[in-house]
Parts: sequence; C-alpha cells; structure tokens
Amino acid sequence: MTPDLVEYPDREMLTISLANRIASQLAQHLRTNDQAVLCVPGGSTPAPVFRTLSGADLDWSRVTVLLNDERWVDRDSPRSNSALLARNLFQGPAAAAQYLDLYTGAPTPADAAPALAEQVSAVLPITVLLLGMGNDMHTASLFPRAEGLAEALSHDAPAVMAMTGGDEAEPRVTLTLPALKSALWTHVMITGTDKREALERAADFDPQAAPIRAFLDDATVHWAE
Ligand SMILES: O=C1O[C@H](COP(=O)(O)O)[C@@H](O)[C@H](O)[C@H]1O
Repeated sequence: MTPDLVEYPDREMLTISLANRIASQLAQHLRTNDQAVLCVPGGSTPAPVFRTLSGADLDWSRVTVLLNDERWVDRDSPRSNSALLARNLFQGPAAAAQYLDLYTGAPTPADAAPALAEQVSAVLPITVLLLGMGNDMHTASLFPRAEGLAEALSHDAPAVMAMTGGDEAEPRVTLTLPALKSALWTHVMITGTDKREALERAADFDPQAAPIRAFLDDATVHWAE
C-alpha cells in the first residue's frame, strides 16, 4: 500500500493548502447539489485548518458539518470535540453551517447510538471527509483491537456505534467504516515524525491492528513536520 501522500515544507503551508482544497471540493459539489456534508476529526491537530476553513467563501448554510467521532463529555470539557469546532470552525462565514451534534447528553453513548445512526444515515453520503490519526494508528474512535472494532469495520455496521479506547477513560461514539467510506473525497491530516512513522507502520498491519489502514486506499494524506 502506497498512500497518496502530500508532504509540505511546514504546518502553515499544510493548513492553507488543505483548507483551500476542502473548500474547493465543497464548492464544486454545491455547484450541482443542494447540500454538502463535511465530516471532520477532533483531537489536537486540526484546529488551524478549521480556523482557515471558517473564512472560506462558501454558501455554508447548505453545508452540514459533523464530527468523525465524539468523546462522551459535556461541551465545557476540554476533551469535547464539539467545543473544538465551536471555537475554531463555527466562526465567521462557517457559523452558518448546519451542525449534526453527536453528543446528545444521554447517560451513555450506547443509549444514544441507534438514534444517532439514523440521523447520520439520513445525511450520507459524506462529501468531504477529513480524518486525523493517533500515534497508535487509530482514526475517528476506531482504536486498535477495541471491543466492537470488528463490527465497526464491517460493511453492514450501523452508521454510528458506541466505542471505547485510547488513553483517556471516557466512552465515545464514532462513525463506522460504511459511513466514513461513503465520502466522495477523503483526506488524512497528520503532523510530526511519530505520526509519519505510524502511518508507514500501518501498511504492514490489517485494520484490526491499524484502523487507519482501512481508509488509506481512498485517501490523500497531508503531512508536515
Ligand atoms: O481522540 C481523537 O484522536 C484522533 C487524533 O487526535 P490528535 O490529538 O492526535 O490530533 C482524532 O482524529 C479523533 O477525532 C479524536 O477524537
């Protein structure tokens, strides 16, 4: 597997180029469709891309935004991926986008997942998918060898499932393989040497051990040190 990899001289170039590319793909889709769907990661890496993208000259009122995955924490938690979007993406022109919030406040993600799966299925296919990746080769909340991962990576999985994994104890919801693979365009954004090495390692594993592997054949990977 050789992913389509774009290397940038620095993070600023990556940010500008990737945000422009996402905005162009959304604009292209909106020229011939009423609606577009943008699905984005949380975590620590994508905030600069969100800030740049938020100023794009698009009819954001026709764009539905949703996360790849959400940690089951309130909006006031520093771990909330929704709060990350509120601070960085839903500013300026992009504040007009429709937001499909994966966090419902239900007691557990398992309580919320069936209704979320229906809501997400209703907006598919994704137009532009941006994925992140952890050093452990997880993407979205699809963690290596997590309980339920085999189902989440199966082609008949519900669009959203409850999931646990990673260093932090909080439970999560995640879009699953068929929902994420519905995307017309897929980008993976990673920075730093550790993630670059992890991406290269992923080629030697199957998706149970390296979930990002399931998406690399269709993706353009954007990397800067
Ligand atoms: O927990 C998560 O981690 C991944 C990677 O995040 P980063 O902090 O290493 O950038 C992210 O893609 C995912 O959406 C998030 O929930």
